[in-house]
Amino acid sequence: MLDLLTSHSALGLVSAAFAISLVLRSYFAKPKLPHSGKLPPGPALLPILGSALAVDVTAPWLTYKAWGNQYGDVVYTRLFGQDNIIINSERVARDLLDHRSQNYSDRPEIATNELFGIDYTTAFMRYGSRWRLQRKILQQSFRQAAVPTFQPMQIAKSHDLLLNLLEDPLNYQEHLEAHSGSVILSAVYSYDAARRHDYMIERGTMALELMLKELRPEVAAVFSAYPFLLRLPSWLPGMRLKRISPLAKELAVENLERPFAHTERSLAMGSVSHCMVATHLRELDDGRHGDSAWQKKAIQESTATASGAGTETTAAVLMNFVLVMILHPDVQQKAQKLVDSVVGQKRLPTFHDRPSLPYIDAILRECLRWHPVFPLAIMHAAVESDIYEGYYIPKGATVTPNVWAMCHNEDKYANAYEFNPDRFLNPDGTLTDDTVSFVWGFGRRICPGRHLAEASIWSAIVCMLAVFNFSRAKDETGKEIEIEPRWNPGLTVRPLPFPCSITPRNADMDITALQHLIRVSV
Ligand code: HEM
Repeated sequence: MLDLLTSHSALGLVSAAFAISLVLRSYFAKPKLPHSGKLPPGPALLPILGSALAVDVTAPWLTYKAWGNQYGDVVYTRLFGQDNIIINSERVARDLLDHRSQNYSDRPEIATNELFGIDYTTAFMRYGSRWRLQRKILQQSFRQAAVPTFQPMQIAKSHDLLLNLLEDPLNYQEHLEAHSGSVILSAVYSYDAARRHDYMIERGTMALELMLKELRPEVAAVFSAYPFLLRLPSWLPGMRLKRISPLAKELAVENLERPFAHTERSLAMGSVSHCMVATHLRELDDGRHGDSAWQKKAIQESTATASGAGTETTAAVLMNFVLVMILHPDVQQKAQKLVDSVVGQKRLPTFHDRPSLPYIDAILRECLRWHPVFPLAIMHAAVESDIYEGYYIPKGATVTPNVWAMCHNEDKYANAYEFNPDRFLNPDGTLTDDTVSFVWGFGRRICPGRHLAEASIWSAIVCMLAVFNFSRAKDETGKEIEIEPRWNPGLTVRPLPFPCSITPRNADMDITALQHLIRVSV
């Protein structure tokens, strides 16, 4: 970005002022160490940039893991003048983010969130009363005891997924997204999305794609460290973010207001099923809450966050699932055999079958671990300075749990880069106690949607295994097309689309037969 700015001679003055201010900011922002304190070890720091040049921006978790091997579980870096603590082990993450959560539940200020109109989002909000209220609303709706209410809906949406895959297998990615989007829109807003090409899902997906593509962590880091850059005119090279921000804002407002208005209308007409918004709006009507405008705003903001947070993430895990079923036909066949032995072929699986199918849960856990959707979770931040194992952690430092490193810890997961669901099974075939809980984050910020997400993924994969075979696509000569798996970089990570063949296991299965199977299964 800097070189783009400085390459234009007319901008010489701006560039010079910019460079001087960077140096001054970088110098004065250095943490002041207490007398006996020392920072955790870390890579050598350049002026201004800190360690930025050493980081692989397409997969920073790999750089951080390599630093972990060299410097230890706690690494100190400075990126554009911001103190950053990287945690490379589950032990340290639990010590700091779980056991000292009162100090590590903040988020860093991200200047670009306001620009994109997403500063209302619970996930990026600073630790304080506004976040606390939103978090309470989310917890109440999606705590473990509350999510079984959503199971019939989740099964119905998995059946829709089967119909979509049978009708149009080539667009499997779109159908997985539609599945994730429709579950969350139903759970949050009681909105029954069209099976395909739903307007609300498409607008939500567009907003998320724009955010994930444009607000990449390294871009957000530069603008957050130097927020005055956001005051530069949008026509300047390097200011693309400003040029697209009106569209991003429009989508953010739409996602906040449109589905919420749908539930309000349905409530008024008395035609609403169980959902997060309806539950909380009804409580509001009881008059039990003091400032109802503040409460209503919190409901609207937390529900819009849930709807955004729940779509891309579960779809990404399902993409991982389809990919590994193709790469590991042995796992697929074993799972199908087990499903057949428990469920038979005259109906589809339901949640009642779950306790009898531990291998499906083992596959689910391995999909979450093998390629975690949030390889760096979401950054936490330190409210106050702290001392940990003799190291000084400055107030305001961002704290990044390297979930990728925890998932690929060879001491815990032998041959960690291999996909192997058996690692989650005891010798007697029951599930181990390891639920890979760190993929959901830590402490007071742990993902509040985890129970809902797990159930959505479980029902989708067990239904897909019951009906379909996943295999390599063939070219026009009938030769199998090799897959070179690649994942998109960013805050969340998912496999890029790959050629794939999805065919019914039963050659007689057509839409009529599948619709019949669905009818007899509910
Ligand atoms: C496979 C699916 C999902 C994964 C892997 C996932 C993972 C995560 C992670 C790692 C975090 C950050 C935790 C931290 O800061 O320590 C998070 C936050 C969050 N997730 Fe999820 N999530 C998923 C699905 C969902 C769903 C379905 C919902 C909605 C019901 C949801 C709602 C949220 C919210 C609201 C936050 C912000 C919490 C806060 O900052 O207090 N997530 N999630």
